[in-house]
Amino acid sequence: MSPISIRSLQAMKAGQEKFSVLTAYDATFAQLAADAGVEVLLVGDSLGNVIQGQDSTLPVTVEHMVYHTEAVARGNRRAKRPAFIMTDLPFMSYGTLEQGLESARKVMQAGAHMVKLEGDDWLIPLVESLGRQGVPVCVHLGLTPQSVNKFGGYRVQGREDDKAEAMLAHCIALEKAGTDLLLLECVPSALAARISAAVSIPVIGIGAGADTDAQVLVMHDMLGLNSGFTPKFVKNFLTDGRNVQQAFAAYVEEVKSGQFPAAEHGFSA
Ligand SMILES: Nc1nc(=O)c2c([nH]1)NC[C@@H]1CN(c3ccc(C(=O)N[C@@H](CCC(=O)O)C(=O)O)cc3)CN21
Ligand SMILES: CC(C)C(=O)C(=O)O
Ligand SMILES: [Mg+2]
Repeated sequence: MSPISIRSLQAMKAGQEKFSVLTAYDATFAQLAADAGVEVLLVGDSLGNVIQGQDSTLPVTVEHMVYHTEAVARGNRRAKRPAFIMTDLPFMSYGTLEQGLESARKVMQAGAHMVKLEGDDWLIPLVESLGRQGVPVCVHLGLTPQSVNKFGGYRVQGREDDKAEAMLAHCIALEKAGTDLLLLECVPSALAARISAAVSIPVIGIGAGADTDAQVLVMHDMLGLNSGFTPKFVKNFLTDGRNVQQAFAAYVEEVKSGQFPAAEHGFSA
């Protein structure tokens, strides 16, 4: 089978077929997830939390992202049907156009197929510039963990009417600027549904309800490996006597069928 491309993901949205995204940080799990049918492997800066033991994603550097992207790309290459690899640009590595282009160059040369940036319409010049250089971009809105200190904690975003309207307008402007994918984290399910219907690019959700075009989870969380606090949007798939491969396959199947996420995994306005 040919590897998943940005065009396959767009075709899935057009055909109303849900796709699944899972974080991966190493070669072994990357290959397993791709072989279970996960379409997109996200080399997330959540590696700060789950790999490094940090309290936030802020200490993660471009060099860390390069190291893990290289490992994921090697494992993905061995998969029967390679997935699409998306890598987070970490905290303060894309504040200027020049910095953003240089950080993107490093992770793309490490094996990413796409970069993900946290922000909103302020990212438009960088999205346009990356597009001209041939770099697909996902913009992550809503609860953007790199802004935890500005938010004063990990809180649902877009609950107030004016904030919801602004998020929708930013998403439409980002699509117009050439953004290839959107990711909404911890936003009310009804707002995520409105945004997904308003744009023609695929929208990935986490804590954003069932009506986005795709779902993402942190791998450790969906294997029940989180220490202590579990966010509301997490579901453990390593249950019912499943092994890790079967847990990945169950996640893919439940996203595809719409069984995951259930109402209890989402937030109301
Ligand atoms: N293991 C792991 N899983 C993640 O999903 C994740 C990370 N790490 N690290 C980076 C960020 C941080 N994330 C978080 C962290 C906490 C909440 C949280 O406290 N959520 C509350 C909602 C609070 C509210 O109602 O406003 C919850 O109950 O889920 C959400 C996302 C998501 N990302
Ligand atoms: C939680 C997802 C969306 C992410 O950005 C990450 O894993 O870093
Ligand atoms: Mg991230």
